[in-house]
Amino acid sequence: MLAKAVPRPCSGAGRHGAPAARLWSVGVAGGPRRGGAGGRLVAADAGERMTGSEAVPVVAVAAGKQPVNGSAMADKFLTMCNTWCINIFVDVQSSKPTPPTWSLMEYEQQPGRKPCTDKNGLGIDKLVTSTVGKSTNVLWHDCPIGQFERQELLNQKGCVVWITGLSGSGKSTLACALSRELHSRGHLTYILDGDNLRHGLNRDLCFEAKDRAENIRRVGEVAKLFADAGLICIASLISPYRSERSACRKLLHNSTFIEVYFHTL
Ligand SMILES: Nc1ncnc2c1ncn2[C@@H]1O[C@H](COP(=O)(O)OS(=O)(=O)O)[C@@H](OP(=O)(O)O)[C@H]1O
Ligand SMILES: Nc1ncnc2c1ncn2[C@@H]1O[C@H](COP(=O)(O)OP(=O)(O)O)[C@@H](O)[C@H]1O
Repeated sequence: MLAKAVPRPCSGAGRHGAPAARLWSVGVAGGPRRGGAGGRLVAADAGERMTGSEAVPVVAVAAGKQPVNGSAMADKFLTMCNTWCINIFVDVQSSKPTPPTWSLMEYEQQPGRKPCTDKNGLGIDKLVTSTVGKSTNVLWHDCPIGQFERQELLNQKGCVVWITGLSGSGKSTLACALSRELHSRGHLTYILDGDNLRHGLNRDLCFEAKDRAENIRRVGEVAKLFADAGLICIASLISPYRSERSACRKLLHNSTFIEVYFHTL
């Protein structure tokens, strides 16, 4: 996965060329490059994420103590699903290579970020709902076999575990460890990995803010379908913007969206 350190060509100006110091100039608590690339910036983002009125399950994954432990994570996750506890913490090893600096580009735009617009000045929310809004024949079809019936069949509760964090922080590794462990305990899971989805469903998207927002929106919708199917859907995306993560959370029933923040130091 460290091949990712080589930036991929992508249209749009100014993503790969900015000096590291500029990347760190916005919203960074500790100054350029202190504590390794990425950690300080993520910490700033975490402050934003974990304050306010988001009384929702958040799993904070702190760095520094032991290797990713899918088994411990699965234990805690299943406990959380049963009791609706709010916070759990899993310590993971931080002795990883530094994440590539280009992965921090998106944070440049985070504080005071303007809403995404298309060339006609439409907000992205209007864009994505416009088809149904104008149509008179797009109707919702229900079926007597619903989420409840599927969950009974699978003997589990459909939900979304949303792993967010910098590129290279260990999201995919954790997603895989959790999936493997839940699978071994008889739970049906499915991983939506940002990298993989950009080979197919999201291959038309780039890394500008509006494309990232659309990427996250699509994955949120797909994750919702998997949860509705009764699966434990593990989404692993950088998903740097709080507003987009919140929008995804709102797609799910209360407490069936569990946010995992991968905090690397
Ligand atoms: N700026 C830029 N340029 C080139 N490549 C990039 C860039 N940002 C991300 N990546 C790579 O894309 C992978 C998937 O990113 P995501 O879809 O999770 O990003 S986002 O949620 O839309 O922000 C992401 O995967 P991970 O490293 O697993 O996070 C990277 O491999
Ligand atoms: N807990 C860990 N300890 C050591 N190395 C790790 C750990 N988690 C992930 N890695 C390694 O770090 C690299 C990036 O991990 P990855 O899961 O691909 O991150 P992401 O999905 O966030 O980009 C990989 O080479 C992976 O093997």
